[in-house]
Amino acid sequence: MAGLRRRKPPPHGCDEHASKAVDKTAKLEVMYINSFKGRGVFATSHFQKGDFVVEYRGELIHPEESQRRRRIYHVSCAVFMFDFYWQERTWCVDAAQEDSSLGRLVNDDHKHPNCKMKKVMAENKPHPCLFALRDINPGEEIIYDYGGTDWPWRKQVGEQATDIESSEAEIPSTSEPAPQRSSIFGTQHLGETESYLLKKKDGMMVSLVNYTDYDESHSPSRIAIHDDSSQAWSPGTDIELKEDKDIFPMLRRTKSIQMTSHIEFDSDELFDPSSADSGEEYIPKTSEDSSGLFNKKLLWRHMKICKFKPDVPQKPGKTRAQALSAFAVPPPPGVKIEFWKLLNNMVQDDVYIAVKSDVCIMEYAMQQALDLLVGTRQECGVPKENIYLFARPSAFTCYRGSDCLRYFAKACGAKNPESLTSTKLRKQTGTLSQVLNLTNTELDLLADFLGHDIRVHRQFYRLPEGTLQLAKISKLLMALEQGRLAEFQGKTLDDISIDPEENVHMDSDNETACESDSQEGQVTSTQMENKTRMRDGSNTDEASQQGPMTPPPAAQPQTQRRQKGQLFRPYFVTECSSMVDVMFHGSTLTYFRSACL
Ligand SMILES: C[S@@+](CC[C@H](N)C(=O)[O-])C[C@H]1O[C@@H](n2cnc3c(N)ncnc32)[C@H](O)[C@@H]1O
Repeated sequence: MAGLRRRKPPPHGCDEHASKAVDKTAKLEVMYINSFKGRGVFATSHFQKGDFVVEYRGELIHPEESQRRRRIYHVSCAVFMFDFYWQERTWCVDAAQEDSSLGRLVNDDHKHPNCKMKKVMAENKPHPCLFALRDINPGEEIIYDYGGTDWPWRKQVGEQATDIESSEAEIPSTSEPAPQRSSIFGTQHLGETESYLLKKKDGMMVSLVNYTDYDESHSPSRIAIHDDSSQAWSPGTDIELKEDKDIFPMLRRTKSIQMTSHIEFDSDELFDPSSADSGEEYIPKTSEDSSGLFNKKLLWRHMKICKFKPDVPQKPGKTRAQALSAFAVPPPPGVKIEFWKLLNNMVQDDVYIAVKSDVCIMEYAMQQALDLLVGTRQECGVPKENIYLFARPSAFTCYRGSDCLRYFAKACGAKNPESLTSTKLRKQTGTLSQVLNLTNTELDLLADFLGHDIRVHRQFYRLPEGTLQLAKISKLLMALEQGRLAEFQGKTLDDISIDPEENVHMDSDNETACESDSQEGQVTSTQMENKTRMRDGSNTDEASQQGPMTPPPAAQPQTQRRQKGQLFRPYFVTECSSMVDVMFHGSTLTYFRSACL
């Protein structure tokens, strides 16, 4: 009969899937594509043109509720809201909630979609479902046209995805060209024709979109929604998004997505998007809220009036009050109350912070010593112009730590006072610190304390890394030789510690491997000589004759032997390690090199 339209029966299987709220998991799978697109849905089996593919499942909500949610949703959630016309009203399927449904994860492609959204009625409710526009092969991504013209990724894909995709492992995707980006959300209509007609409603602007990472020229600032009169239907309550441990971090990296894990619906202080430009309507609960909801321009405008902005000038007297309260507690042990009070009145600068956090440097005895130092300056001939506390007499300079060390090295009657220098002290401390397996932070602190940068510390004052490894291997070999290898079972080299105080129990059989301290000295110098000669090239022939496997001279026959059971201590000393280092890193390498040339 003319004029009568017959409703087509729903395609096979789709009403069943819709009413049971299940997906064709046997024919579809979700895969992560890249940080730009996030996840996508892929066919694992063949779909014929016209086949039902997947339902866009979620919570069906009426327009008012949809509008309310859009106001409070972050854009990352808002993109999961699917608006459509039905019975002359605009409805929305809100799929913001992370569940296992597949429809919500189907991506947009307005140029070469392989699916189309259609409405299927099941149990008297409309269900947006995707149908194949053509045959779809296994491995192809399911894509459909979201509608609208202004989706951000459609433009961004040209600018950014190329980089991302070239740098990331791709999973199979469609051969379709990338869409262009724009920023307005189109509303899709499910009419009686079963097709979604795409329609943009002018002037129905809405919530702010924060594409924080976009530059402003690309930032979409609004999302179009409808303000049709409402018809109550399953209004939403709080939605708790399930954290998908694997996927969410990836999505957070996606420029267009910033996931929020909890969405509140009950806030009375909602931002009215229709008058967004003033920046005054939305009052965030905290300053952090502010930064999450505005694009750059609006955020800047808003921050001018935001009462939570962090740089609110401090009220006069606040600092003073803080200072007083900081010292309201009794002084630490050994600190006089007078001094503690004095600290209260100090200007709160860096000196104050240093003194306060290290009050022990100002103990009473020390204070007395400083008084003495200052009180006797004139008597000692320190010019008035000398600004230093540890001032030198008749000079404008101060005493340096190294000078003091040198002076006292001589004064104390040390055998080799010239060896007691600040540089060597640093080196020794640095070396021992390495042997002690200090953490990096502790090493930093130590370097700081020794007055140099950690890089300088590592480069000049610490034992070369190889030496420590060598010491560990030596320890291991010694244990092997002594039948104690079981002690190291399951350990890595890192697990083996080298203790400078370690006593190594030597059997007489093993003594040949060790020498007395004096012997070590001889060997070291011999080695050094060899090394120098070889560097000079004066003894290259000899070196090459020895061959690569020739043991270094350190293994020459021993003249002095330790008594059985005598303790060899210290097992690991700087000299010994330098010697080992010279042997293995210097001579052996030279042997190898000269043998190869
Ligand atoms: C409904 S979700 C689709 C599932 C999404 N890919 C995910 O992993 O959650 C829509 C979001 O997917 C991304 N998206 C969809 N189509 C895209 C496309 N063609 N290019 C880049 N991103 C796209 C956008 O970030 C968009 O906000």
